[in-house]
Amino acid sequence: MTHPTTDPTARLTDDVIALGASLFHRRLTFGRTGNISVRAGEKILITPTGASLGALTDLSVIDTTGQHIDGPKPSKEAFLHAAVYRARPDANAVVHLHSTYSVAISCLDGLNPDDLLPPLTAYYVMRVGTLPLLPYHAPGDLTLEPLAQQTAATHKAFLLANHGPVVAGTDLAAAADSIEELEETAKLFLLLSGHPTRPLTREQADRLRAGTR
Ligand SMILES: O=C(O)[C@@H](O)C(=O)COP(=O)(O)O
Ligand SMILES: [Zn+2]
Repeated sequence: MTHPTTDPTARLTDDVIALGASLFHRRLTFGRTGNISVRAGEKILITPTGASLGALTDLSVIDTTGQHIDGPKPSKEAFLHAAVYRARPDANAVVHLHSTYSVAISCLDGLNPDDLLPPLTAYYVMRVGTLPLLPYHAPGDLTLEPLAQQTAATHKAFLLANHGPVVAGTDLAAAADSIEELEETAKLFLLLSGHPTRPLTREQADRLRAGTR
């Protein structure tokens, strides 16, 4: 993508708008669901509350405590995004979606809440890793903040029960890659339900995580 401006904030805003449109038009989220943020120096740019990711025009500005600094009223999950940035100095982007298969997994009973999905493919292990479930809280419930921050310190992705995925990345493209991989793996998991399945072994997954193949 080419940018007519060299202003980093304007460039990041363009990137969030483009990513929101791409995710929305591929039905990875719908209606006015989901939110996207990106780190811009000391500040965070985040989608406004009540916005469709398919029709973003401008972004809100918050700080790393989640406080509103500038622009339209931020996403009600601003506190959650801020918690992830505090926990993960390497994270420069956070995406939350209501992608259908991931939401389905977030509603399933009987899965291991410390790691919901088996390592079905190498790409899932590399892009997502382990996937914990955070207990149900209503959207925007600030009491989720400490647990979200604690979980994000050791996991780039987690699932909000009966709600949807939250994924961090080193940049917007990495966060998008990971949340799309999570959605496809959730779909595979449900497609394979009832079929004898052979996920990667623990040794195979550990080698991928260690980068030794
Ligand atoms: O599920 C919700 O209500 C929020 O988590 C959400 O996805 C959209 O909320 P806003 O970002 O405040 O629009
Ligand atoms: Zn949501």
